[in-house]
Amino acid sequence: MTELAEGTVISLIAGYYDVETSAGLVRTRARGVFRKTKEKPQVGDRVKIKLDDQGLAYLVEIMPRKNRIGRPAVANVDHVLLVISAVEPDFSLQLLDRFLTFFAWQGVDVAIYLSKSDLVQVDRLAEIKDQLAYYQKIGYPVYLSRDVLAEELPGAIGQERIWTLAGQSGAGKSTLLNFIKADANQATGAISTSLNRGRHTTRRVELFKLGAGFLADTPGFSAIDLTPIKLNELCGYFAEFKRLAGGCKFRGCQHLKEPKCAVKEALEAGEIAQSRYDDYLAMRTEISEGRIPEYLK
Ligand SMILES: Nc1nc2c(ncn2[C@@H]2O[C@H](COP(=O)(O)OP(=O)(O)OP(=O)(O)O)[C@@H](O)[C@H]2O)c(=O)[nH]1
Ligand SMILES: [Zn+2]
Repeated sequence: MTELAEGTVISLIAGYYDVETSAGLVRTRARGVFRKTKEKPQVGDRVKIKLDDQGLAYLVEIMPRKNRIGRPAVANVDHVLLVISAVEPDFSLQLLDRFLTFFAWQGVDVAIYLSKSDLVQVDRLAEIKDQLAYYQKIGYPVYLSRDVLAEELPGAIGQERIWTLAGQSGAGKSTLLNFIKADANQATGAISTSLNRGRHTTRRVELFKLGAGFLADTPGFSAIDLTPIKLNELCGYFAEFKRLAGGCKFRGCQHLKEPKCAVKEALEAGEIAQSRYDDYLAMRTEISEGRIPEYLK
């Protein structure tokens, strides 16, 4: 066998692994070695493939994974596009903070998209926009328009980077994907036709090419479990707390009742949103009690 290429697994179909390489899309089978090691290639995996004498392609090696998120899982996620709805389900800062904390813990960057803004009253929308402006200020890109998002997203996805959608069920992930896909399909038209892909009836994870990288469809994120996070590390996942923590008197300050705490000072000065601080405290309780609160189940 001769070495052929490296690539990214973009979908799994009936025992075949479709691998996107610089030379195009290759349909491969995993070689027996994986059966022995019980290691299964997953969507998002960077892999090596080889071609045998008959021209059949085999997936022979999986490169180390950066992470695995969602269910079904996507490997090597670089960035999450978090879809949060203005209504149906109701906009919730608590939920937003949970998602952001979870992904910060996973080491994945997040951009936020507000869906269903067309379904709320102007004053409610203004209120939500105001709240989202805070998140923009602390470093999360916020998209309020899907047109702007569809235009900017391809340019934001770096070489072979993997973005994935996330958000509550019903938030509008598939709707957004289909909207963006309509554009993306122009770039990937040749490949789509060669594989004869239509609408999928089964729900599974698949990457599609967007910009210089990939966007993954909707892995489920039902109840986010924050309990594996170390209690004293939680504050490090709140971007604005982390930035201020250097100004706290004590190293390892948890921003609770410690004297000369820069985070509490910023909270009192109104620079940190009270809702963020309250959510931080609620998550601390959740982690120390080791269970997801009843109302979130
Ligand atoms: N008016 C309006 N309706 C929307 C918008 N986004 C999504 N919807 C509707 O909301 C419903 C749920 O949207 P989906 O895209 O299926 O939501 P999802 O996040 O993919 O949900 P799951 O597949 O359960 O995870 C559908 O009926 C969509 O038509 C929006 O921006 N405006
Ligand atoms: Zn502090």
